[in-house]
Amino acid sequence: MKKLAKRITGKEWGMIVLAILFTCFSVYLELEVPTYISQITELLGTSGTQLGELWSPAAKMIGLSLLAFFSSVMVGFFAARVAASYTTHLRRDVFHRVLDFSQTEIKRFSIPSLLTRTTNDITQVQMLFTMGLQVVTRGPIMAIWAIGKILGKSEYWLWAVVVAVIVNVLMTTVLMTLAFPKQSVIQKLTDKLNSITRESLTGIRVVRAYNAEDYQDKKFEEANTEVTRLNLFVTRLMAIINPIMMAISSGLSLAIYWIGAYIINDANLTDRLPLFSDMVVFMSYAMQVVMGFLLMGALFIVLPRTLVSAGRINQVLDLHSSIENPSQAQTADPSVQGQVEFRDVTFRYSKNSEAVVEHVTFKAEAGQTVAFIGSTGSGKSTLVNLLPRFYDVSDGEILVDGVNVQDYDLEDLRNKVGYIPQKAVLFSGDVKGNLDFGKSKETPLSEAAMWQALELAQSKTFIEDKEAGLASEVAQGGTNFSGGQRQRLAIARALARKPEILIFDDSFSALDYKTDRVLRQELAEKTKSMTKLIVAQRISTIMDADLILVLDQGKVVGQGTHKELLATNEVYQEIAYSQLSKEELEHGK
Ligand SMILES: Nc1ncnc2c1ncn2[C@@H]1O[C@H](COP(=O)(O)OP(=O)(O)OP(=O)(O)O)[C@@H](O)[C@H]1O
Repeated sequence: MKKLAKRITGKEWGMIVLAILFTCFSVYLELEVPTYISQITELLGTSGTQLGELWSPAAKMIGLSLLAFFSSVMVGFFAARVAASYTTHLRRDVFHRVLDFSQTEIKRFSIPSLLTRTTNDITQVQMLFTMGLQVVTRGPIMAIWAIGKILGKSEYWLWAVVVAVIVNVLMTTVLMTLAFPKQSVIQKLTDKLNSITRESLTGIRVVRAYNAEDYQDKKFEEANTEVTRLNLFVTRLMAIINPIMMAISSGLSLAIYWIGAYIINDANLTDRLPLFSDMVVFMSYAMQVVMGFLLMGALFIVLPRTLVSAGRINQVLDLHSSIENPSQAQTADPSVQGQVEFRDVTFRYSKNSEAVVEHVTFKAEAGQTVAFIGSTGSGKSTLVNLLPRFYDVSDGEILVDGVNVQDYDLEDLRNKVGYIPQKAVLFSGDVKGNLDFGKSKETPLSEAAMWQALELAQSKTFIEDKEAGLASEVAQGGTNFSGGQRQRLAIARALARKPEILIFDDSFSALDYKTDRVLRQELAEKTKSMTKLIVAQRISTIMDADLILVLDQGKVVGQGTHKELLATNEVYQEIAYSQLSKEELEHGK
């Protein structure tokens, strides 16, 4: 919580102070009311009192109560403002931090957990703020002030209050101790629940096609039952707070009246009325003391879960991306654009795991095409993902235009690259927004540039056919487009940036053979200056590449042109002959 408190802005501190001042004011007013109760009681007990004499204390009492009500409204107003404002920037900070994370950090938390941390956990902090300022600050202020008022009154009455407070504190401590460990388990299980829901919804078609509803249901049910069980446990614990508090305050009233009855009984006749009045006032103050502790107890309903949430939010905020911007970024010689060199690159996903890319060395001059082929899991995607620094190499170095990628400012490096992932990702909005996506040296894109990119990516016709053209809607994940259309739009998005280097991570496999061929021809003609790194499954896609690297279990087992590899490399021959006939391979396709 301390770390989160440091994020409170000056303006928010101002509002917190105002909320506390209004709380003090309202407590002061409420504690003044019993004085008038006492006056009215004495007046009523005195024979010959006229009704008119009661008006003045009664009017003051009503006035004080109205002012106290107004102060409480102001406290609520400031509490809501602070809570909303604080959580808005906290959520923004968490979101920005998450966006900075590399794949390694995202994997460390998992996506569902990051979602829960950005939503549920922050809402929990917001609740503490609202409740804390409205209720919890009021509790101690009221308790301390009211204790001040009753000190010096009858010792027996005081003891009754002390016992009530001790029982109260003991009960809250026991409940807290029982509830706290369960809260962190509940948050973890909520992550799990989110993860199962997310998995089932994204894979809904597979779930249906395999009649796996019952299987997914069972997985969900197990997690759901566990969360429900723990939530019930905690809620039941919290539910007994109220009746116990009521029992404590009723018991205290009973004790005060009982003690009062003895005190008044033993007193002289003349002292009885003032004593009775004292008892009524003491009773009001004692109730305020108990109420003060009761309000503090309310904190303990929210606090355990909020502490767990705060810890989880801090874990995200404290973690810095393993892919960092260099303190002194370098820039490349502008005369070289698009040169890529891998020097003895080795990569492992975690320190102790096996290398998935081993000792890879190759060089692509500006405008050349380098292709990567190999069986599934041979490390092709991993290799190309190292260039835009989605991960950092474990050994060796990658140079772009003669500068190590780790020495570039990340934005500069990524401006040089047009990346088309294996699974095309489109964002909800419209086609325009997806093409003019992010920042690049071409931003903002003109419509003409967008159409040019679409034409090159063989997507012009299907966008033209849509009534809204560039303004056509794109659903979340691009689900209102076919797989091939999504892939072509993703290619158009990369081309529109006019990058120095294009990375196609198996982007051609979703295309039919004809589109694949036309697209490659167009790219060869119109993007001559761009260096292309192509991960592919089909030999036909990469036959014309200047350099082909054959990968097997992360190692380069062959390197050369199609002709050279076909003549000399066994692994390449195996892949090639499994796909095309000898004639097609020797004369190109
Ligand atoms: N995020 C990850 N964490 C840990 N291991 C991974 C991760 N991604 C991939 N791997 C492992 O790295 C190896 C290489 O995977 P990669 O995706 O690079 O292969 P690929 O040749 O591109 O395969 P495909 O052609 O099927 O896409 C595989 O053994 C895979 O299990």
